[in-house]
Amino acid sequence: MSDTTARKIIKVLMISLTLPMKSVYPQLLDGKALAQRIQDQLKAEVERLKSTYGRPPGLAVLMVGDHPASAAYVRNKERACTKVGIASFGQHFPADVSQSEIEQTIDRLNQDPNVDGILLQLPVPAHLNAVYLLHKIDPDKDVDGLHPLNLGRLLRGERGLQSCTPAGVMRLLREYRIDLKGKNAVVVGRSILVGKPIALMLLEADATVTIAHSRTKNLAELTRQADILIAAVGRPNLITADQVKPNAIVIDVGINRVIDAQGKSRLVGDVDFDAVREMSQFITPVPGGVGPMTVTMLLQNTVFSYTRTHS
Ligand SMILES: NC(=O)C1=CN([C@@H]2O[C@H](COP(=O)(O)OP(=O)(O)OC[C@H]3O[C@@H](n4cnc5c(N)ncnc54)[C@H](OP(=O)(O)O)[C@@H]3O)[C@@H](O)[C@H]2O)C=CC1
Ligand SMILES: Nc1nc(=O)c2c([nH]1)NC[C@@H]1CN(c3ccc(C(=O)N[C@@H](CCC(=O)O)C(=O)O)cc3)C=[N+]21
Repeated sequence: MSDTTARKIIKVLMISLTLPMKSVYPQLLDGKALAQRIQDQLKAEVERLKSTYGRPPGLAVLMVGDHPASAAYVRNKERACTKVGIASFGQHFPADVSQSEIEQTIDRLNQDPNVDGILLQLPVPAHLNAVYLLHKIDPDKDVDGLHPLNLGRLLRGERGLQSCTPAGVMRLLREYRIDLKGKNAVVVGRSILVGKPIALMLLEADATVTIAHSRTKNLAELTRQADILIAAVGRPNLITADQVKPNAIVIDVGINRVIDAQGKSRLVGDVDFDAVREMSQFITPVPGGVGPMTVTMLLQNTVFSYTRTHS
């Protein structure tokens, strides 16, 4: 072999070695791709159920007011329902709707045999009592997992309908075979919708869990200890690279709409993505990470609730 041929071979080998390293490390946890695969499976399952039992699973999403981000989320859910074959019974109320009108709607949907899942989009306007409305939803149709009975089951480690975002995060971690046993997990955010149920699920998976919130002192000191860091706050760039342990697994739940330097509206998470991705082992992008998994878990819960009533 001539000297130049040998040099060429070495060059090609070097390029092929560096390319995959750059593109694979750090790895993106691709929620969008996994969501598509699960939705394809659900579609086949829904077709089978429909031909066996004569009706498709049904989901009712209740939205109050005109919050633009919520409206986009509701549209995404309806699109996904159509794709998978789930019937939508969505209802959109004006911002000044009365508590009793929503309660009556929930009562009617609880009784409706074509409806398997009911979700009340949060937050609701201040004049409504969200907690009471969530209590009114039949626990067997509570596909958002927010009824006290379902949250209680989660606390006890029992099977039941589980909150979609936390369930989606756990499914994503499982897909990438991320070992949680004995790992330090730090959850930033303690809402009933995201922070608390994620912390409980990580605990159930044998992680050592810390929950941080707006009153936490020395947040950076805590987050730097995290092998698994979950950001669920709703503040762009809350988590910067100096707050992250090298090689950590970073899950960005935050969804924030910001105006970029070009004056364009853009969706970002709570993590300074470009800087943090350089030093983490795995990271979820926004968009394309946790969001599509949330929608998919909602569809999965609706199908689960349907199959329970037919078994
Ligand atoms: N990707 C998805 O599928 C979903 C995304 N989201 C997004 O996730 C984010 C969180 O949602 P949600 O839990 O409903 O929001 P909430 O507003 O209910 O909760 C936010 C939490 O963040 C804490 N917090 C606020 N500021 C700080 C701070 N500076 N440092 C540490 N903690 C802080 C609050 O603390 P305290 O309790 O002390 O006030 C609270 O516990 C939002 O961006 C939301 O849009 C929500 C659902 C699904
Ligand atoms: N009872 C209740 N349950 C919820 O689960 C709930 C809620 N209320 N209120 C609002 C938040 C927010 N949320 C999102 C879910 C998916 C996307 C999503 O699909 N995002 C896409 C992009 C969407 C886009 O581009 O518009 C993504 O991240 O890739 C976004 C936001 C659920 N929430």
